[in-house]
Amino acid sequence: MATGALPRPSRPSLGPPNSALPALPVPKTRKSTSSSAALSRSPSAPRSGLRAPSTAHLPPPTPAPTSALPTPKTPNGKTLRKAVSINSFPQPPKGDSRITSLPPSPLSSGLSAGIPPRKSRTPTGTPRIGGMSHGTPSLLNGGGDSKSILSAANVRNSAGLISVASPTQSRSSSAQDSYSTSATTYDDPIEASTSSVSEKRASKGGDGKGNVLVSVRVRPDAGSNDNGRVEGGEWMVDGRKSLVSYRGKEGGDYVYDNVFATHDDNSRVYDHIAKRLVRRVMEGYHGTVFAYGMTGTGKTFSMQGTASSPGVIPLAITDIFSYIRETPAREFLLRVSYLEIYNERIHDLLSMPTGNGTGASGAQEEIKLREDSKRGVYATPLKEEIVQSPTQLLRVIARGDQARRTASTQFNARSSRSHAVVQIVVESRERLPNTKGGENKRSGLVPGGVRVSTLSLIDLAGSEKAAESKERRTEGSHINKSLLTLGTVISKLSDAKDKDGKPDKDAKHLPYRDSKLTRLLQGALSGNSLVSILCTIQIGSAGSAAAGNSHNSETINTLKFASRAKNSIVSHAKRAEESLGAGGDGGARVLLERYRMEIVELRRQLDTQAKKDAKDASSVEEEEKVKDEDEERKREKEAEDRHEEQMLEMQLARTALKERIDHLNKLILSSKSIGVNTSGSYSSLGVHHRFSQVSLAPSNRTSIATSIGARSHLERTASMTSSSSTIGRRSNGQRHSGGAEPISTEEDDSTGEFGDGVASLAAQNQALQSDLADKNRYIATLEKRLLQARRASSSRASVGFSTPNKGIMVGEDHSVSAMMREKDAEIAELRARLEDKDRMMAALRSAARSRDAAEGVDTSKQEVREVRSSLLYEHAASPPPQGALPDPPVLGRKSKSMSPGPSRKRTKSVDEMSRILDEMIQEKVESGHVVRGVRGSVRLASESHKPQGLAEHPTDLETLRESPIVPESQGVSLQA
Ligand SMILES: Nc1ncnc2c1ncn2[C@@H]1O[C@H](COP(=O)(O)OP(=O)(O)OP(=O)(O)O)[C@@H](O)[C@H]1O
Repeated sequence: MATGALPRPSRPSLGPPNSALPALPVPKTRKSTSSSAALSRSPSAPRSGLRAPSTAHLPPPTPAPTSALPTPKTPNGKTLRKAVSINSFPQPPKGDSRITSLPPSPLSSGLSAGIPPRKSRTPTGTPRIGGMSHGTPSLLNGGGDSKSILSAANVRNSAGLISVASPTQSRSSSAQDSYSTSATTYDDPIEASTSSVSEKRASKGGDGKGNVLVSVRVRPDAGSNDNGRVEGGEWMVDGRKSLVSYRGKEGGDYVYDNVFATHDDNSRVYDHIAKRLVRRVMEGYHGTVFAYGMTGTGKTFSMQGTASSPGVIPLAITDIFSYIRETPAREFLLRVSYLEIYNERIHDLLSMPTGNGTGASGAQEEIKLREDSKRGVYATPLKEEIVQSPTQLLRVIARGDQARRTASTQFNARSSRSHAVVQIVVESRERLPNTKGGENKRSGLVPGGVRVSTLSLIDLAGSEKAAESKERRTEGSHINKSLLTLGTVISKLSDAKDKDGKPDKDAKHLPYRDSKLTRLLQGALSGNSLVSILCTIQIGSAGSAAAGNSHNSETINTLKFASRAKNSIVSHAKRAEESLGAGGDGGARVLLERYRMEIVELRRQLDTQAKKDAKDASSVEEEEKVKDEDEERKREKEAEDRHEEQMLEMQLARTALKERIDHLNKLILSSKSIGVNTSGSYSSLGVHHRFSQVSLAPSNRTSIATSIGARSHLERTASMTSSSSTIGRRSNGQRHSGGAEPISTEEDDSTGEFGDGVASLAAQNQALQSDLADKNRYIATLEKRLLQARRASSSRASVGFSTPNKGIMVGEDHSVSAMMREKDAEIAELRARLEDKDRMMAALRSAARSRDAAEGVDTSKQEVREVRSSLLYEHAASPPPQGALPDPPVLGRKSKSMSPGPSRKRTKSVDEMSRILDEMIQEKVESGHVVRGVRGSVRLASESHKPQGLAEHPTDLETLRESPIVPESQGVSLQA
């Protein structure tokens, strides 16, 4: 249900006030002016000047039933309805299960002790003049509220919910011990007045139907007595009887719901006019409290109070938070706005700079009043601040107070020149039980909606008869006009009721729109909210008779206003409905709902995020672990693969090299064997032997380091037997060479390359060349492979440095590199030997030609051919048995078999020839043309001269052969 009568905030300010803590409400400094001084009457002032109440208006001396009260008449002769007794107001809704009858809190005794107990407020026996009610009860008069909270706590306890103790607390942080009561219970002095009150309450329903609560407060300077009776001349105030009597002209008795005498303090006033209403607001009703009265009569004092005596506003704030604290079953959100109506313009006191707000409104956006079906009439745009503590709320209001326009007037040094409206919006909803894990909150499922209620606390500007300054007069005219409109609306309200007493809402004649104030109060005046009106008056001498008459007239007008309000305004306020989601009152304005939804959403997001994070963390951890393991495995596997591959390559390379070396060794060995086993008339063994003596004596590989001639034979033989020695054809070569080679080479050697004459030599030469080419190709292939292997290993080595196995890799690569280098060296050496062989072969060829030229004997050639043929035949056809190694005398043996005579001669000549050759080689070595290797090999002095050397060497030998200075013996020996 919308309040309708009060301004609504535009946009809430979510943060607490940032400004420095303003001072708490302080009483206005009332400087004595001549006029006010005239108004102030010394307590010791004689009362003789006061007129006695008119007996015509005095109540009968004996109490009488209310119904029997005479119908009072107004000063103008109109009949006033009787004011209903406070005791006739209804009880709170019976439907509220929390209401039980419980003993009052002991704390309430403190309050009771401070407040004189009211034995009876029965207005019987006193004729009433004003404020006579038709007796409609009101929630605000109902008792039992003090018990409801206790009972509510009791119910919560029985429901197993959290029990909140009721702390003793000050009702205001600024109370300074001047006022103290229980926040949980309060002793309603009214409630305890008469039994008839309870009876009437019990008969009423649970809504807020009833009259407004109208109270009158008399400013203290009117004088007082101990029993609450104030007598100031024509005036008599009896607080106990809620009676104000005027015995002057147009006098009469005015009875209200509450009449506060001068000695009644703010706390008492609050307790009686607002405390219950505030509680109702917290329960979901809209409530309005406003102070009405002539300037300087104590409206602001009553609403704001002082530091030592807080007024309605701070005490209400204290009770609001007390209620929240003691109601754990619900959750609340409070927002506050503060506006003023000054010269018929609305200003936001929370958006204005502090200090006297005059002239500060220029920068402010104009605030207008709008109306809708749900919210009623509201001001917009208006700043709202969400508050979370009494102190914060008090600061906000104090800030607004500082911005409020005040000025010194004839009757008030700090007169409020505007109507000020504090509006506290209370949002509440049922708090969810602490379900396990808070599923409900997270799912957004809530048992009920948000209830929005509004408490409006209004300090009206004081009516003023006259003003000296133009500005004051302008203000006064606006003030007076709005107050007049208010009075008019209230007056007409009673005429605009339907048969049930409800205000006729369609009554277009109600002049709400005639002033901002009535427009703003439309909802409250039309009965949508609980209303409590405090009318302040000041009675007594006002100095001059004219001033006094004027003052009395104002006071009577105030009393009449109060009476009209009491009779006209009928509240049918209902508890605000709980709205769900964006529906209901305010829709999106319901911050509690919005915040709750936001919280639910954020919590959901948080949960999702947390779960995701946890999942991510675990999965990441898991993934990392798995990844690490995988990578580790992969690395290991790669390293292993690399290692295996490397090992394989190395093995292959090793095998290839070994095979090649074996092959070469075998070949060489074969050559040696040939040299050793060669027999026959012509053999290079002698030469070989001598060469071996010269060049290979220190070598442990004598089989390799055979004589040049033997080598030549070896190569030739190898080329003959395994025409091309490549790895691919190795099997054949091996087959032939495995044990048979020595014999065949031997045979070959024994046969001699020159055995078959020139044609054979050419063929063998070709074969040797071919074999040499094969070998070169093979070596090139090996070199290529080695190069590839080296590159691969070097690249892996570089990779291996970054891997955990880099040590292994590096070690392997080093070993491979070392091996490669070794193999390279061996290959180079082998190549050198091959070259040596070539050279020796060429030398032998040259020597043979020399011999042929020297001897010119065909028989020799024939022998040589025979030997060669025999050698070739044996080599190709029948390898000798294993172990049948030829020995040096083979040649001799073969020579023997052929021809002992020439054989010896040939042997001798061969020896000589060998010797000559040795000498020649030695000469070459000494001359630097030939270099002797460490293993006995002989090569040309410079590698760069190798091609030349190869060409030159035969030439040298040829030169030797053809040299004219060659002695006969040499020629003979060569021939031999
Ligand atoms: N009940 C009271 N007890 C003590 N002092 C009071 C009481 N009521 C009012 N006063 C004093 O009277 C002076 C005027 O009071 P206040 O300003 O509250 O009057 P007002 O009705 O608000 O006037 P205006 O309409 O001009 O603002 C203040 O100094 C205030 O302290």
